[in-house]
Amino acid sequence: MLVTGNDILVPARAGKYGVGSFNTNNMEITQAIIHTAERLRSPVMVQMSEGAIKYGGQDLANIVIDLAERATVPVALHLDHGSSYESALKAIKMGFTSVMIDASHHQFAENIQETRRVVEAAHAMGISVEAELGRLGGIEEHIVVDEKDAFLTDPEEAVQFVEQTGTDYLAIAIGTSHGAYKGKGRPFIDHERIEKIEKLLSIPLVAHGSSGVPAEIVQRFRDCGGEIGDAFGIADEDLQRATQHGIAKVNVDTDLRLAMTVGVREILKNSPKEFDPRKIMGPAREVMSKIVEHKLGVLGSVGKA
Ligand SMILES: O=C(COP(=O)(O)O)N(O)CCCCO
Ligand code: NA
Ligand SMILES: [Zn+2]
Repeated sequence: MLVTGNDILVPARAGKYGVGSFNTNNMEITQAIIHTAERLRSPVMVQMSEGAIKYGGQDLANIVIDLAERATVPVALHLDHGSSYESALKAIKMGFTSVMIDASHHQFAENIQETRRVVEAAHAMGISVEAELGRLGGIEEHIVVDEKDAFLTDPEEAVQFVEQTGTDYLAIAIGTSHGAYKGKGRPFIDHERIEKIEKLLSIPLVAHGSSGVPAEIVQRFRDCGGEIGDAFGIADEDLQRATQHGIAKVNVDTDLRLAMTVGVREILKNSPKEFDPRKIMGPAREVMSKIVEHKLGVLGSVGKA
């Protein structure tokens, strides 16, 4: 069933498990996410970035909404990294049941102002809101945040921010970053910081940049002609530990991008005569489903629906 973000994340925080929030850009990715969650009796969130909305529009949103409505587990449709009040409201009009307003690149006061506007409007329509305080490293789709500007979330500031905005859940910067290159080896996750924030805030916390970038997928990507450098993601045990300390929503995009591409590349490489779209996208859907299954296992959400 299609529900709001709060319907999924409040129980997750209380139950000390994480809920995967997976980015989608087409039907097969959406199916891999929702069908796997159903099979494993897991709540799940499907998210679309502004780039995905530009790419697939209401057509793609309707695929997600229809699968979510018919799903036998709770599913929310979430706007990822909404960059403005207008963008958040447009998403709600499209049928989204959770929206992020990412004003984390602004000064503290502006972030509060922008976030509060969205919270008031979204709450008036019964929609949940995610906001962000602190900056991840890596490339946030519309912002390049280089190392020196990336700063981790201050626990005391987070308390003020939540009190003054009313946001339902909060994305915190705790060492993760977007993309396939999260560190020179295992990225440093500031568990002390997470545990400080956990004690001060009772709302669900959000970890962005939570792809694991599994070595096996990276190797398969290279073996079928993909070019990728020294790719590292967040370690399963770091993610698992974070879900025991307040992290309830866990954003994953890169792993599904890599998985879909591996599926397609392997077919095109090994079956050069193949040009049936179902034979090309079907195996890619399988590779993605396995990635979703692994992630739900790490997050502890299996059987929670
Ligand atoms: O936090 C994430 C996902 O991060 P990751 O790149 O680790 O999958 N997102 O918000 C997805 C969009 C960012 C570009 O990938
Ligand atoms: Na988000
Ligand atoms: Zn993100």
